[in-house]
Amino acid sequence: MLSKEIQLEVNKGAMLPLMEEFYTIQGEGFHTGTAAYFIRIGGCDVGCHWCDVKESWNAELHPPTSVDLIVNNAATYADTVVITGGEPLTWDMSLLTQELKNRNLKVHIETSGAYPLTGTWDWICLSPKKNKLPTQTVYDSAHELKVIIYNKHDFIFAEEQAELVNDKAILFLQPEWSKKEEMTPLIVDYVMNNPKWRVSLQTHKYLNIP
Ligand SMILES: C[S@@+](CC[C@H](N)C(=O)[O-])C[C@H]1O[C@@H](n2cnc3c(N)ncnc32)[C@H](O)[C@@H]1O
Ligand SMILES: Nc1nc2[nH]cc(C(=O)O)c2c(=O)[nH]1
Ligand code: SF4
Ligand SMILES: [Mg+2]
Repeated sequence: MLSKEIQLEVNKGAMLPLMEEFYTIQGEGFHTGTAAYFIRIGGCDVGCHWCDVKESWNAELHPPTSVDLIVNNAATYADTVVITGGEPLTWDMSLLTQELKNRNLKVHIETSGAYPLTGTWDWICLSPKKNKLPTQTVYDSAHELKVIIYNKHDFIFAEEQAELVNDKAILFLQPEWSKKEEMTPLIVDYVMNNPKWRVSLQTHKYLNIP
């Protein structure tokens, strides 16, 4: 249990349950291959059975950390910061993104969109999940839509989500990691037949980097 004082700071978004921070190469989606400082915020109740960071789900396991401290660390690395989790939109992202923008950093988010959008973002990657569908604010603001393909039905889900996202969003299909041998060839065929889509791979896993 958090003290009342800390709980109030978390509610304001002045403290966030920080799981890890690391400087790496964006492995997925539109910005693949570019250097970025990743900030992983704990807490997610979406429950994807194939989630590759289940350790992030329980926010209580990750210490409430002041936004000032998070921002000071980030500012010493690249000019782009990626906020991920867990589900970052569980929390109020306004203060964190404001302070990162004050340091002239580009601020990106990886989100399922399950909660309404907070914060100011240079790039929003929406990866929708069937268990808890995105909120309208995130469909309207996303710059890319990245649908994870675990089975054949996910191509139908991807098309449904493409109808709901704003029409400027760039569309990606990404194989679920444990199914990649089976699904990647299907994605390749699908993209050749439906060229509004692009392929996204978790390239950091092939590169053996975080
Ligand atoms: C761990 S999530 C955290 C951010 C947010 N909760 C979300 O789902 O977008 C980061 C990205 O990894 C993707 N991802 C998670 N597990 C994966 C897996 N096993 N294979 C492929 N992509 C995965 C998610 O869909 C999301 O795009
Ligand atoms: N290198 C690298 N790229 C990523 N793109 C999205 C990630 C995430 O977990 O949100 C991720 C990650 O964990 N590592
Ligand atoms: S929404 Fe993101 S963090 Fe949450 S379970 Fe799904 S992939 Fe994992
Ligand atoms: Mg990841």
